[in-house]
Amino acid sequence: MRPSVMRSAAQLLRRRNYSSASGQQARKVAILGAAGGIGQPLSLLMKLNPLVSSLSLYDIAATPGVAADVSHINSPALVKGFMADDQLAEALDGADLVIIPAGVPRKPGMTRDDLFNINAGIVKNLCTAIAKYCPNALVNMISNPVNSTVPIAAEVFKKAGTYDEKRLFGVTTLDVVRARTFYAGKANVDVNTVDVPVVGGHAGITILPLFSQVRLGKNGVEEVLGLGQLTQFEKDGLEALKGELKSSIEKGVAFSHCSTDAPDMRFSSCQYDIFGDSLADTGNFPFLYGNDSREPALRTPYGETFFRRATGRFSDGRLIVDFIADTMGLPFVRPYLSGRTAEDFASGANFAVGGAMALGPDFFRGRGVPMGDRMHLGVEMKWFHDLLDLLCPADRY
Ligand SMILES: NC(=O)C1=CN([C@@H]2O[C@H](COP(=O)(O)OP(=O)(O)OC[C@H]3O[C@@H](n4cnc5c(N)ncnc54)[C@H](O)[C@@H]3O)[C@@H](O)[C@H]2O)C=CC1
Ligand SMILES: O=C([O-])CC(=O)C(=O)O
Repeated sequence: MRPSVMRSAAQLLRRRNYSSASGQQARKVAILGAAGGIGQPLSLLMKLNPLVSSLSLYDIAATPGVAADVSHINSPALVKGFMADDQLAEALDGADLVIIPAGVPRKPGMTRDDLFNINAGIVKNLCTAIAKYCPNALVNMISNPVNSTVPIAAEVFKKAGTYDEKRLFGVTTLDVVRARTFYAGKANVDVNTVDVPVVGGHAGITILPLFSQVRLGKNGVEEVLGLGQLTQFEKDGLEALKGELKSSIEKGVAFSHCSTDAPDMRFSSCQYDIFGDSLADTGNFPFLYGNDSREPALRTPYGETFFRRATGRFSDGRLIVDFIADTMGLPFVRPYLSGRTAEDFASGANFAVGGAMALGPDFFRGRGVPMGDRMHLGVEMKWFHDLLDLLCPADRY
């Protein structure tokens, strides 16, 4: 996977006749999702690429460490790490190439399409920022399902007036790499002498390697189809994939229109607030109780299946409130105790705290039940009123 993604990006830069000699044309590459399983090795390979003079590494978590490590490689590209929404503009500013491996990967048993609900919103937001801050950039989409995320990107760019079909790419090189390797293994020939065209998309039956075309030694889809040399098996495969590919494309197009044109349906510009206990706390707990290593929620395996670090959530991944946000196309709102300014709470706030009770300790003490000081809904409501004062002081009374 990694070399193929890298190769496709390098080819893109070369196709634009960029010079590879150091000290010549300055080229900025931004990687969105740079701290992930794909993002990290991709960042490393980009740092080694002599075509790149400036490398922006953006992620919602862990970018400073990744950027520091990558910057130590002794190659000319200048590396900078960016984290969180408010740094996205700077990360993208003036980028010539944006590569997007941001989002979630599938787990065993999942299809790429199962990632749609989460990754569609992520991709849409990132592409909206691309249209704004680097409208002329080449965009290389890795996030799955590629069959739908590329159409989402296309629609976002069309709406922004920046769409250019020659600048938007879904990364499917991996399918060609695999087809070449499998064919060479089966035919017992040197893999470097084999070229297998792959048509369709990048999921399930939409990936169609045309083994009958191997001897052509070309990857041009139009040329291959135009030659009419497909086997019956391949023709059947081609017919079978069309429906699925069409519906994946339509799903992406529909999502992008729904979430950008009808905010009342997708809630894309509303604020929401969360109250509760450990079932809903997305990170207030560490602010109240410090990074006490005895607290399970503050160390892995808590958080490892999604955020790759403990966030204070009492879960190995996301909580129900995170899933609801995803389904409604909303961002994750920040824990109240992690923010200070009105901008921090542009999407709302989460007041929930692990271990919080509905009733305060006084209620129990008044009834003879011994009770130490505990977090409770009353405190969360006080925080909520403090936030109202911050957001709209004049409107409150
Ligand atoms: N097209 C292809 O050939 C391939 C596509 N993929 C896809 O690439 C994506 C990433 O895979 P992995 O790196 O293995 O996952 P990962 O979970 O290791 O990394 C994803 C990264 O994206 C970050 N992220 C999440 N939301 C973000 C946002 N709004 N802005 C910026 N960064 C954000 C996460 O913090 C994480 O660091 C998946 O959707 C996967 O299916 C993976 C391999 C091949
Ligand atoms: O399989 C996945 O989920 C990631 C991917 O797209 C691939 O490896 O082709």
